[in-house]
Amino acid sequence: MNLGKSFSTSLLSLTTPSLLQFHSNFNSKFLFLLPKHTTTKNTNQQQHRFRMYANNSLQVPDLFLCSISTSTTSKPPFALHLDILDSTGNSALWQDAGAAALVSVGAYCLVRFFDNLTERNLIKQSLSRKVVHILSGSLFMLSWPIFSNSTEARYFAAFVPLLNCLRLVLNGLSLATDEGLVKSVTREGNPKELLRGPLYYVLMLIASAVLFWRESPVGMIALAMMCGGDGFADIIGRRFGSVKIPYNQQKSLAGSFSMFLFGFLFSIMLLYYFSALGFFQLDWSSTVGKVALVALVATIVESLPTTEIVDDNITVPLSSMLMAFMFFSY
Ligand SMILES: C/C(=C\COP(=O)(O)O)CCC[C@H](C)CCC[C@H](C)CCCC(C)C
Ligand SMILES: Nc1ccn([C@@H]2O[C@H](COP(=O)(O)OP(=O)(O)O)[C@@H](O)[C@H]2O)c(=O)n1
Repeated sequence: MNLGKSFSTSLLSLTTPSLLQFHSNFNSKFLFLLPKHTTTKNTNQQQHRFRMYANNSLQVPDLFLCSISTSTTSKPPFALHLDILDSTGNSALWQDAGAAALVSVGAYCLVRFFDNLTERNLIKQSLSRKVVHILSGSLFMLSWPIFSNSTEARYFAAFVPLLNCLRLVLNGLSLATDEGLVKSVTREGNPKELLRGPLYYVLMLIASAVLFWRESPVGMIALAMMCGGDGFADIIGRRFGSVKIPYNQQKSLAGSFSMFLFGFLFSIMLLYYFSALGFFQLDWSSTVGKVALVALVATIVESLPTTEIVDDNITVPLSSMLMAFMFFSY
């Protein structure tokens, strides 16, 4: 698409005050406008600026900037001017690079912060690990809207867990020594632990960002089960897990209930966050039930005595991904 190309519309149908469906001469591409902001030029003329999303054959939406000037004196009563900024333009590249740098710094600071708390014995190492487990993936997903609408944005986002993957491998193989990292994300302070749970965790972050990104509920539901569900299952289960699961004496009913509850709650909160930002629309009457079913399956999978064979950070997100894909098929 040419940069900076502008054209006037041939047909404009107003469907709702904030949503205009617009049939253009772009081989019947449907364009959706969402209000960005309004500027007033003078008393009888206003300019309404919109972020326009082209939704053509389910491709990643292209970002368009356009303005509608309305007037009470001139004819016709309004004119639509579209300035098309190709979302893969330079501005998107710089935005994504900046966002990836910012999130990388955030990841480093998060681990350093909990290392400091552990160092000063303000928090137990096992709790530090779980809080980092809950916060890392959750904050990573919450950062996704700061990336651009370009098709490459998801790869810039995935660069952050990839960087941490490298960090975990180098330290896990003792090719580098980051005591803070080892202390804040391992159980017993053995660097080799980094090559299991934490490594699988960041690999799942990469897979969800690249395969599903923010246009689909599937990846974020899978990560919500891993971060929120599995994270709180450990914290609650260790503290209140006196009644064990009949088929797995290492885990408890309290832990499994927390797995279900927080996996469900984290998923609903994330789906609301991304749908409220306009990345997808959901039929909430069915979505709540579907998420509950995914959470139930994830809870059953997490409760199984399979940790010695395959880590929860693989089985929980993958089983959730499969179920969510069947229910949401995005
Ligand atoms: C402790 C972690 C996993 C262990 O899980 P489990 O074995 O206890 O079940 C999480 C490891 C996190 C990793 C070192 C850092 C990941 C950062 C993330 C990619 C980006 C976060 C960005 C945000 C803005 C803080
Ligand atoms: N469903 C669960 C999950 C964990 N837990 C408790 O949390 C501890 C760690 O759980 P886990 O082996 O899943 O730990 P990670 O592999 O997630 O680090 C278990 O040894 C239990 O004490 C529980 O009671 N019930």
